[in-house]
Amino acid sequence: MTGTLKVALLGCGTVGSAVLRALQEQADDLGARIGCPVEVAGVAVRRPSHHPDVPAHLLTTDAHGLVTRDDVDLVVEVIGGIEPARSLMLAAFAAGKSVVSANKALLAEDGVVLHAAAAEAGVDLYYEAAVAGAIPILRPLRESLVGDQLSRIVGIVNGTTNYILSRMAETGAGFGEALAEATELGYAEADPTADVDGFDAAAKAAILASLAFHTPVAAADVHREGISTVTATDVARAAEIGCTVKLLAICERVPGNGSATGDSVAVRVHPAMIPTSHPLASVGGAFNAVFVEAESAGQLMFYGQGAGGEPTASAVLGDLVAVARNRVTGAPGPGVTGYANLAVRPMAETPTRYHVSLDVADKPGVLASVAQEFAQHGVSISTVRQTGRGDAATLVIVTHSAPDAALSATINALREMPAVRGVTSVLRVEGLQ
Ligand SMILES: NC(=O)c1ccc[n+]([C@@H]2O[C@H](COP(=O)([O-])OP(=O)(O)OC[C@H]3O[C@@H](n4cnc5c(N)ncnc54)[C@H](O)[C@@H]3O)[C@@H](O)[C@H]2O)c1
Ligand SMILES: N[C@@H](CCO)C(=O)O
Ligand code: NA
Repeated sequence: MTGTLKVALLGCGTVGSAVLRALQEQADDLGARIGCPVEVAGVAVRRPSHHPDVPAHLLTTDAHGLVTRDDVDLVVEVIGGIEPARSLMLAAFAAGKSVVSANKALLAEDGVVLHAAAAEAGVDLYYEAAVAGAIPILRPLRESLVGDQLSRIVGIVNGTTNYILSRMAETGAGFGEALAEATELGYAEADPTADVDGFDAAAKAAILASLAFHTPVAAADVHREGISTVTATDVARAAEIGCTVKLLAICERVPGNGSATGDSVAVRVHPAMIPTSHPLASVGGAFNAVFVEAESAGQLMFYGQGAGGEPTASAVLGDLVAVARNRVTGAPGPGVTGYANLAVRPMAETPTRYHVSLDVADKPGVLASVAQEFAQHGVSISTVRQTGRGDAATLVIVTHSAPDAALSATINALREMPAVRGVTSVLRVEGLQ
């Protein structure tokens, strides 16, 4: 290091431009907190003409050349996606530079390789912005809670889908209208299907589970369902039973109870009804929240802004200062271990609860035949409610917990029953007594 810490910024979009602004406007404060002056060495972009606000001498289209430049100490990757972000990070590590990233897609796909490369080079890889934006959750998992045994994490970790579901519930806005607003506000990914179809939340769930359970979990290990199938009927049915619909990321450690296979982890992302009294129910708009259950700490709730340029830049800058301090003291921060190496349990075996609405013929024996179908699949019913009469009769059923495969097989069987005119709403339920 030359005495001034030099930062290479890769990408200057929603997050990158907010990071650059803060680095320029708060350079003195950041330098004082780090213990040496900090400055931007260069900004890699695709099209320099699209960045008239960035000093021209900083702009380059040669990201690889910037990352490997001798005078660069630290790399901030906010390009997103898998390539070229992965190659650029690996090049940074090989050149002995620490990396701060916001890239959950890449960390969830290749976290093991990237961490190994950083460890081998003796440098840091921090990515607090990758999960739940501004909310400090990864460093608490890596450091503050590393002495505890974590059992469960339930989070609202995607701002775009939470914004859409909140708008649908509060204003009756249509799905497309709410998505357009979320994109305009800078919450959505470059390809918003990553948000809507749950890929973004699944990547974040994989990162959370990996850190919480000291086990490598990749995005492909996460059961994933998005919100594109959530209808106005689902939202209305949820309200009828005092619930709201949220896209949840759920990471659980499943006790092996002495079995030969031992403990395992189950990681899933799907929409679910939760009671309005649940702490996560009041998380509205693009806000995120992560609810952590640990053996000694008990229940912890982390809440704040999960998306948007400025809040995400806060997490990037926090990592930048932490990594820079390590650079000044000459020792990397704590690494990440996957020593527990627990198996990932398939969704089919994971216990869940369903809320089901059926349009049925209002005739003697129909309720009994529907109940029989649940019983045949080993699914116990918690409550049944009938609304309407005659052709307009609807049965609303909430089950007890059962393996997810048994519940989905029951739904398939119900769809085939002559007495069932239509299965109008199926959603999992979490947190209901
Ligand atoms: N926007 C958010 O709220 C948010 C929150 C948390 C994390 N993130 C993550 O931060 C990262 C950036 O997100 P964003 O919202 O700023 O995206 P963005 O699309 O606004 O910005 C990415 C920028 O990188 C540029 N880019 C692409 N390829 C490049 C290359 N080879 N060299 C140089 N520049 C290149 C693009 O032109 C674009 O300007 C992503 O990993 C995203 O998942 C975003
Ligand atoms: N697209 C993401 C950005 C934050 O990671 C979201 O909506 O939550
Ligand atoms: Na965060």
